[in-house]
Amino acid sequence: MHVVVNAAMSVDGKLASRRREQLAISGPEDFDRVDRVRAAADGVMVGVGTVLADDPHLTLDVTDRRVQRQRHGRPGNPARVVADSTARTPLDARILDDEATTYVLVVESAPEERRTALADAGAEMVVAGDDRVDLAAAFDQLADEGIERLMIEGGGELIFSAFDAGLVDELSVFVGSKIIGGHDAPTLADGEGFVEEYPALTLDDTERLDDGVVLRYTVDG
Ligand SMILES: NC(=O)c1ccc[n+]([C@@H]2O[C@H](COP(=O)([O-])OP(=O)(O)OC[C@H]3O[C@@H](n4cnc5c(N)ncnc54)[C@H](O)[C@@H]3O)[C@@H](O)[C@H]2O)c1
Ligand SMILES: Nc1nc(=O)c(N)c(NC[C@H](O)[C@H](O)[C@H](O)COP(=O)(O)O)[nH]1
Repeated sequence: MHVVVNAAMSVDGKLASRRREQLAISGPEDFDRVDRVRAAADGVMVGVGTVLADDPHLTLDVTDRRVQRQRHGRPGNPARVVADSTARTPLDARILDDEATTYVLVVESAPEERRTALADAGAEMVVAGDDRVDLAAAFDQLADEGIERLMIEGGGELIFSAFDAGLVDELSVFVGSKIIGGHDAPTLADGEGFVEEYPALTLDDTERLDDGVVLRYTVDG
């Protein structure tokens, strides 16, 4: 499985304000680019923190001929994937609508009634891990379902975890020209943080878009 992390951050590395409300950092050009990254993916993934904060659709305008071309004939939307250890995804979440297949990744100990309710709401349940979703094991199961190229949109906890598990192949990040600040605001990589060994990146490309710049990296090793 090829994993691409894509996000938008302020100059000081924040994904949103400390209020964790949905905050448009990307401009129209970058949102178009994000749709192209999504269109090229078989799955688009977020953590449940993002579902709770943003209630994202994680879908594309599949009637758009450009999107259809970028889907290379693959029908409909990419699958949606949520890392959600204890099945906290709200049953009225937009990612549970019928626009695309949605995989909810939970742990063994997730409450059975919540798992059942999500399955009844149309989610495909994937069980991997004990206290936290075992991303490597979950990704193997997703690969068995035909997901060969996975886009991770965030948030900071999930992005750190994917790097920590050595699962990220590419990173593209839009840096918007604003300062958000706040030690409680989510950043591009949250979680425990690296203290001795740090994932090394190779800068492949930079591109001016909207009021900022897109940085594209290959993850080394
Ligand atoms: N600017 C952007 O590009 C962008 C993109 C996505 C989200 N966001 C913002 O990020 C914030 C949400 O980020 P966040 O870090 O709070 O939450 P998140 O979306 O990273 O979800 C984290 C949660 O996912 C669950 N999870 C299950 N298995 C996990 C694993 N192996 N590793 C990590 N998490 C796992 C846990 O419950 C964890 O609390 C929101 O404010 C949202 O608006 C911004
Ligand atoms: N690329 C990007 N730029 C931003 O400025 C921003 N705030 C997000 N945030 C990502 C998060 O997942 C959003 O909630 C979805 O991008 C919502 O978009 P959809 O409803 O899926 O169309 N992503």
